Amino acid sequence: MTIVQRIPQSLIWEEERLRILDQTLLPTEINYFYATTLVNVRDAIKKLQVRGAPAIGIAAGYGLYLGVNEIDCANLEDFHEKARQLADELIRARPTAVNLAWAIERIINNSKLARTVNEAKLIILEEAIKIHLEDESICKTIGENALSILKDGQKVLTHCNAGSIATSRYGTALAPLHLAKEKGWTISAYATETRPVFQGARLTSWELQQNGVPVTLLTDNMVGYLLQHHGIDAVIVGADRISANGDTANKIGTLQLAILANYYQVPFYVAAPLSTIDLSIETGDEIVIEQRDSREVTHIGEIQIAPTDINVLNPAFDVTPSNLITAIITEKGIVSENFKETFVKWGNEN
Ligand SMILES: CSC[C@@H](O)[C@@H](O)C(=O)COP(=O)(O)O
Repeated sequence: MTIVQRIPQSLIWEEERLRILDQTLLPTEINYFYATTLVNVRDAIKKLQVRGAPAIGIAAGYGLYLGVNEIDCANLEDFHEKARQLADELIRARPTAVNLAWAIERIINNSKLARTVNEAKLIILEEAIKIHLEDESICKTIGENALSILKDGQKVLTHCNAGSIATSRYGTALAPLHLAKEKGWTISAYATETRPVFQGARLTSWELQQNGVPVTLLTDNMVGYLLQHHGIDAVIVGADRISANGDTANKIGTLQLAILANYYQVPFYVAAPLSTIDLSIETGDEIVIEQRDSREVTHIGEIQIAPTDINVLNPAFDVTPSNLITAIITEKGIVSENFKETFVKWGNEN
């Protein structure tokens, strides 16, 4: 059985509604719900029911269609103005992952080619479906490229969940692990639990286990010990936004992994599609970091683990400077220096 059967898809477009796998309930419940409006999709993105940079871009595309489909006007200019407002509402749902804005802008730009409102609505849906379908082959290629620098029998550390359920399929950082399994290789994964909302414990360890990839779970503060004692061959993480110079925003805690990997001379790889590269910003200093509700830190589910009214810091992402990154693995290839030059070249080839 391949990955196609083993891991449920996180997003399924069914005619006029989006079926979403509720990632907040995993791994104990595999539960889908239907989003039939833009607000349903926006809220699902905010609540992390759908999460992971490529997946929120895909979901937002369908969300935009659900929103514009309700616009009742025949004038194309008025339609575009209203569509823009809806697009901005979706983009505001989560500010750090650029795939959201990237998908929305791509769809909006294409809709400008329409001659009628109905045609514009159709283009918006078609482009959303195209982005969804393209993502699967992009992720597969990222996985193949990543696998070309790994070997059978190696041990890989990952953080958060940059897997199949965070994308159309395969994932980015987890794609080589899934593909290694299909090839009959044994690459063992180590997954950090990823506080505060446990994407590693709840999602990555579950997703890899579903596909029969050997996986060991550890808490975030065990990474130093792991790298010191367990002969880890590589660290692979995903990304939410990569600036022109290669600085990479990813799930909070990625930076400390990169610093530790650097100290222990373990290669530190970022796996991401070109849609995660934001050439409009030069460095990671310009990346807006989403700050989330303090309850994610003070509570685990319904259980309060900290004093009432305690001051809390809850940035959802941090930025790893490119000098700590051994290479960035994309669908176009692998780059380890002169990031901007290569990103621009790849962008022009697309
Ligand atoms: C292929 S997913 C890449 C990133 O989006 C992932 O590593 C990550 O940081 C996800 O954060 P999340 O807050 O769970 O959406």
